[in-house]
Amino acid sequence: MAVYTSVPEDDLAHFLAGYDIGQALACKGIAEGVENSNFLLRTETGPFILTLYEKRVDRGDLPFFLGLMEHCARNGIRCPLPVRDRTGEALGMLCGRPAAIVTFLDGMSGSRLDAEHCAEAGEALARLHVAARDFPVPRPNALSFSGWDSLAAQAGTRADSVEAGLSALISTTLDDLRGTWPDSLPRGVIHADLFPDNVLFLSGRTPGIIDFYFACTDMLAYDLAICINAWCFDAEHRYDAERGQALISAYDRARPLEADEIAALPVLCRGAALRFLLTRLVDWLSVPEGALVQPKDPREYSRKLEFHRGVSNTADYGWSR
Ligand SMILES: Nc1ncnc2c1ncn2[C@@H]1O[C@H](COP(=O)(O)OP(=O)(O)O)[C@@H](O)[C@H]1O
Ligand SMILES: N[C@@H](CCOP(=O)(O)O)C(=O)O
Repeated sequence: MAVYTSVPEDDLAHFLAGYDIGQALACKGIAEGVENSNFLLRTETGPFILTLYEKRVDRGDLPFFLGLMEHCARNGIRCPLPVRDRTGEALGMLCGRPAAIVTFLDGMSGSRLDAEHCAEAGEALARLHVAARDFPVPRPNALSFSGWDSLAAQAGTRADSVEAGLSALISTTLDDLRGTWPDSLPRGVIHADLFPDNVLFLSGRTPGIIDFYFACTDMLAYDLAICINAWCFDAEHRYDAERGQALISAYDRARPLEADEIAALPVLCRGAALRFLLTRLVDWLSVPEGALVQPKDPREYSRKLEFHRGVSNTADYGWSR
């Protein structure tokens, strides 16, 4: 459950009065997700998602996210559409938080992931990169390499209270990446959080993509590395080469990887694992009082990072062209 900000009935009624979607019939907090307060909103005209944006979403970035969703939908991606109010605005304020309503997307997140799910996710990621290629608005990635030192400093040595040796693993990885992090790979709009809970599968339809709230401009192959970490490890956090082969080859068929992207995958996977280790660790160490949220375990990503530290080339992921 992630609800940091509750929405009283009369505040919701006042908010909805500015829209043409009818009156609320139900509004229920949603269990999944950890970043924002999400509600399944049913009105007289159908189901929607109401999101109140919390600490990691800068209000100034919301036009980028909402505009990107509209751009991707126009370019063949099955994703939510922002609902505009009577003044044409997609973004409002509710209970002191920036808030938006988006269309409800049918589909289910894959609970027992297999190679087929991974292939669909790999293709969906590549199609998203191609569809967003001409989105005109840039957005720097605040959670890329340049942002990791400050996240590590926020956790500091408290990291070792979560797992022995974790602060040393973090500082050693940061030192290793400082000299090797790529800076000349193909760039574009990336989703940056395409985890299984953000892909909705529905028979006969392309996978639905939600949660564009980490989207930004960065290396496209870095987004692939984020997916390798999120989709290609089993419940015991062991790498599954069959899933990796399926995901990477499906991506490569839809957007062919360049030679230097292929060569950089191991270092990108280490960086991607560190990024989610750090954000999970900071959240794990600072759950706000009274928040209804189940923070995600950072140790899942220390395992993944340790795996990648032993990878010497991309063939170790089970894929080669
Ligand atoms: N447009 C949508 N259609 C259907 N379900 C959605 C939609 N947006 C969010 N959800 C549901 O809400 C959950 C949390 O949303 P998400 O955007 O992942 O959280 P957060 O805002 O914390 O990043 C998702 O896992 C999904 O189950
Ligand atoms: N996917 C991130 C956490 C953010 O998840 P969201 O669904 O709330 O955007 C992780 O697994 O660490």
